[in-house]
Amino acid sequence: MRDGGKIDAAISVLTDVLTRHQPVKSAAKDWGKRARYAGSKDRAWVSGLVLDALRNKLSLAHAMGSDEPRALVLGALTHSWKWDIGRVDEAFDQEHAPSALTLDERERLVMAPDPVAPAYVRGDYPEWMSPMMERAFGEEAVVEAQAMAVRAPVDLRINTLKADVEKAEKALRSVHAEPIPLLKNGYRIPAPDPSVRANSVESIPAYSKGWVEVQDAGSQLAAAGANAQPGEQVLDYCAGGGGKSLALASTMQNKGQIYAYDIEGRRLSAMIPRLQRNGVRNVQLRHPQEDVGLNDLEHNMDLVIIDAPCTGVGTWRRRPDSKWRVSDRALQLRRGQQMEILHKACSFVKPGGRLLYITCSFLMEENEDQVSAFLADRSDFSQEDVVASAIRSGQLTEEGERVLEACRRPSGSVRLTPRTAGTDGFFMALMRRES
Ligand SMILES: C[S@@+](CC[C@H](N)C(=O)[O-])C[C@H]1O[C@@H](n2cnc3c(N)ncnc32)[C@H](O)[C@@H]1O
Repeated sequence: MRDGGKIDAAISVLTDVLTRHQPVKSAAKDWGKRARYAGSKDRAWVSGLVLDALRNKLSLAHAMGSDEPRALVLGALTHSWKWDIGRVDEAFDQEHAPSALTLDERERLVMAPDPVAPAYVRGDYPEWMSPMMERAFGEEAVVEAQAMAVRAPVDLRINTLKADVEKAEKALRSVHAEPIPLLKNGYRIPAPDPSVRANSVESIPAYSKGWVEVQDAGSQLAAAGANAQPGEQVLDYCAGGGGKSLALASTMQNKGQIYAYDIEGRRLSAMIPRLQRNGVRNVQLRHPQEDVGLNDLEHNMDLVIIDAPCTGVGTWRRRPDSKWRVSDRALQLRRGQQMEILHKACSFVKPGGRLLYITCSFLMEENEDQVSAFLADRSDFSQEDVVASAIRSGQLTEEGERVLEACRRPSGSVRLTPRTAGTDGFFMALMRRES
């Protein structure tokens, strides 16, 4: 496809995302079914442009004087993709392209960003979240949010059950992966440019052989915070697709037992091929529909991990469409679930055992507030320094230790953000049950 047709397609996909509240993935898939002539490269190009328009939706709308999909796509081409007007004109002249640029569009495309636009516009976050952004980040709300409005790299974790750094490093050259400065077993493929065809990591042998797993560095650091030891009894209470279970199995060297539980059994089923590919032998799935339940684990676990359901605002770099769907209602619903889960899951921790609470959110309402409220109810638990625990795991580089220290919150928990750690937004708090 030529650029003009792809730009027209991006406007149509973005219209579906904004008017029908469809995720980009499904709107792009629907378009792909209609446009059988589009190849995989065209589809990546179109989705990439839509995602970039959504990352900066408010600042682009402000610059263009319109929040129509056409204006946002035009703004993304010039502001994010750095196209000059000549290139836009050339594309708009082609068959199947949108109608030619208006005089007003032409003028707006070359205007500098407005430095006195409201903070939520400069930071591209929903206006209703302004008080929470200010509470979390104070005067740094705009710069923190701006770092969440850029494309994310693809982070990889070397699965030490099957490969070491040297072996994986060679196998990852074809995807131009580089070490993540924070983690001894982390590799990173720079953020893909949607206008350039790149090999997907899933297509390389090292992935199908289970030498590497795709996992954001923040998620890897959260798993390190658990400092799970070989031989321990661990409950992954919100195991979902198994990202944390897989990481823990690797550090536990397949020794001991991980019980992976999730309220949605079908999510656990998706973990089975991943466990096989990774050569993991110490994870036992506990489906919620099965009679056995979790009763036998009561007061027996060395470690319980709660990777809690949350608003997912920490993943805005990867899923910018979700940024505009999150609502106060959803936040309150998640808060209720988090508190219920904390109270249920803590009963599995044995005296002297650990409870690790994780979210992929930077909101204090889902993080510090929840931990404080839980500790106020449960005097048999006390908070520990999760940075020290992560350092003891031996998985961090010196740079990783330094960054985690800098991200430590006053209570001993950690908040990671794209700006402070170069990861997705994550929160982790470690608690211990009295002996
Ligand atoms: C953030 S995701 C987990 C991601 C997963 N740990 C990983 O690393 O890939 C949160 C999970 O919590 C599960 N969940 C929600 N409510 C729950 C509950 N009451 N009890 C157990 N799991 C729950 C969801 O089904 C979802 O899979």
